Amino acid sequence: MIITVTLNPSVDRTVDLSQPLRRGEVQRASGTRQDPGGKGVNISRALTASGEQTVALAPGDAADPLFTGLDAAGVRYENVPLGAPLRSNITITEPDGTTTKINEPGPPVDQDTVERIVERIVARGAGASWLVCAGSVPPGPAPDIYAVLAARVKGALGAAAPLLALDTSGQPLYEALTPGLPVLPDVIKPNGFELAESLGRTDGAVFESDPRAAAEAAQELVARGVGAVLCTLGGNGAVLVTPEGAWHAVHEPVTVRSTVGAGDSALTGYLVAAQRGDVPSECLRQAVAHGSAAASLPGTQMPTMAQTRPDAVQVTDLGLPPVERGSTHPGAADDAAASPSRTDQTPAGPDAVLDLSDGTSGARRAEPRS
Ligand SMILES: O=P(O)(O)OC[C@@]1(O)O[C@H](CO)[C@@H](O)[C@@H]1O
Repeated sequence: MIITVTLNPSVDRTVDLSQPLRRGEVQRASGTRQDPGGKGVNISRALTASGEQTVALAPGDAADPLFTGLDAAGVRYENVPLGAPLRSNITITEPDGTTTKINEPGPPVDQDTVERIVERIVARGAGASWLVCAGSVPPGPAPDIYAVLAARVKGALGAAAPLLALDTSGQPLYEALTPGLPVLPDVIKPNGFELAESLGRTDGAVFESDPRAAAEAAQELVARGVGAVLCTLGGNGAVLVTPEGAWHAVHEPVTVRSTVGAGDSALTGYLVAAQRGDVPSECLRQAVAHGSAAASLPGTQMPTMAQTRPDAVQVTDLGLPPVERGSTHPGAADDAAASPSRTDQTPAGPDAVLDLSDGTSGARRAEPRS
């Protein structure tokens, strides 16, 4: 069983244009589709499509189109009523494959709602293999919400706590990777830009085109205590870095219909393979197979296992020396100074309070793909 948490879920509307987008003009769409969205929601959809047990936890009212969409797809979820409609995120696709995505900030999520989500994680967590926290932070929670949430779950469940997968960006990702935290993720899934951001660097474009540079940077996070870094690199495949080694994988070319949700699908592939006990390089193979399969489907559609082609993925050992997980002395690798907006705070412990006083929304930065 894999629990996903999406604090800022969405209804994803995809609008297809048969002509290039002309700003400032009225254009007619050649097609539209609507999918339940938000990163954790997508992961639960992809897990369900692959026959895996999952429950998606998210704020939102039962009648919201997000949940009627999940009902229709047979995806198990638990919603915590919000009293406000969820956001709609818009994707515009052009004939040459250009994708433009506009994400709303989402409705505010208050402390009580987050507390109720934590209660549900704790109630189900002992029987789960993974807890996946994914997506941006809506208005309300402080940017260290994922660090706090992880500490709370670990504090409540101890050794029975599920492994933690984190897929977020900007300040919430940065805060969750602070050296010295009692709980660091067992896997994170940044893209090249987010990997750079998480280290307080600005050279993400280099990582997107240079898998080895991305892997070397990811080793810094493993040395800090992160279990594995699965970094997706768009058309350049993905790298996986663990304490044991680093691998790069690429898929045979596919016709790309929509990259929205491809990263979520990639993390799903990794989790499914990790859960069945695959070695890291095979987990990476399944991740890239899942990501590419999603990219070849329209809208935010998630592939079934049968639609993935692990045989079309070439995996290469990058030959980097092993790194000891958590070998960096807490604080020694703290790039805090490099993050101008980083909040100064003590690491979140098991009794950490869900501080919602900072209304910062951890909106994902402008990104070429998700
Ligand atoms: O605004 P966030 O939370 O960063 O991302 C939300 C989102 O872009 O991510 C998914 C694709 O990964 C979409 O279903 C959804 O619209």
